[in-house]
Amino acid sequence: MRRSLDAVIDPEIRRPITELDMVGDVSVDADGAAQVDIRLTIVGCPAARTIERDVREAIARVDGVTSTSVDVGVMSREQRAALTERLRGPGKRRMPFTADSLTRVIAVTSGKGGVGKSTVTANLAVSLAARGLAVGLVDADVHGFSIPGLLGLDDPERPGRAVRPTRVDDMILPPVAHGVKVISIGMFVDDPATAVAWRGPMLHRTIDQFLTDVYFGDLDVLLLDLPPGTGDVAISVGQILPHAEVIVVTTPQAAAADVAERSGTVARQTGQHVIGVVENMGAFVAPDGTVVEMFGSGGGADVAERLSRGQEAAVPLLASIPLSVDLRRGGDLGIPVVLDRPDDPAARAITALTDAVMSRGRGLAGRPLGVNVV
Ligand SMILES: Nc1ncnc2c1ncn2[C@@H]1O[C@H](COP(=O)(O)OP(=O)(O)OP(=O)(O)O)[C@@H](O)[C@H]1O
Repeated sequence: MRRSLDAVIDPEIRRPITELDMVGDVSVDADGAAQVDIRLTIVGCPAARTIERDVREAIARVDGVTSTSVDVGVMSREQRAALTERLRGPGKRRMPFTADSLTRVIAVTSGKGGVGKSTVTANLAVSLAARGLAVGLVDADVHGFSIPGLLGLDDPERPGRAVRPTRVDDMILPPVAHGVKVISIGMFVDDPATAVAWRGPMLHRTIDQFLTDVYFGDLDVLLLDLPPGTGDVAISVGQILPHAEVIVVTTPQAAAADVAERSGTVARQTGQHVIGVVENMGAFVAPDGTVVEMFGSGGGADVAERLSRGQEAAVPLLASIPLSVDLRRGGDLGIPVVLDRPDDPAARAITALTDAVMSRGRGLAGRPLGVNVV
């Protein structure tokens, strides 16, 4: 009967509860009455109700069981410590996304604010997750932290504020939205204006903590939504994750090209590898067939061309995403357009971006090759 609980997954940690030592005594009497003891990580664990329901359903499916009683308790401090150690690996806390980890790290940057970087990142994340990849998303945009809203992670009890993540001792469990594990500065500050005033060292510590103390588990891809420009966060991310790949988002406007190019150049100076440019807010076709180039044209190709200069391999324009009411609306509703309206031209462009990102595989820049020279 215990084996039947292998199918019950902790919705936050995303592992079977049997692997997490959450299952205590399990018994069934001669009349088929089953009794299961469950130990949750913390009191008031938000996943409690889901776990209890899934346990009942799993036990009810076992042959011969006529009724189920579930006793829900909480782990002892020692049990919790053992769990966090097991999840993170033995030894002291460390940043798991090192150059030799199997996770692809992709930072999304832009020159100017408001070009749709967060919208592109959120849609790319859910699109990658929809392909079956394990995806994490770190919202490091201190000035905007719009990712929770874009993915529907608003706290129902605090309108306009992001949900708070569960903490198990010093381990933080990222909330999951549309299959993506998400962490954002917006989940930790009460007043959205607070973080904007943080100085460099504080921001550096926060990014470092996100990458070390947040339990993402094994990820295929970790996306980072950086603040626009070349400020402290971009430099900290460059120092902490010098092997990251970088996508530069820009608009078609020629005037935006200089600053967009600079953010790509700064990323490169820290050793990161610019894998391509995304042009957002491109021309759209009005209902009468007129093509409207609200922000001009050519900016994406221009930035790609500039970033290619002096490089061995050209930096490609990965996608051109048109202006789209559905894309904007999906962001406002917290349901990314790639899931809600996959046929929208902007959603199709993001699907093409997803293909391009996946087909590039992982760059070797900054990685140990594991080759021994004798
Ligand atoms: N292709 C698009 N069509 C229509 N609206 C868009 C498009 N891309 C983004 N937007 C809208 O533009 C606004 C800014 O987008 P977003 O917050 O993603 O930009 P950003 O570059 O991350 O900004 P910042 O870095 O300053 O926080 C949002 O209201 C978003 O819905």
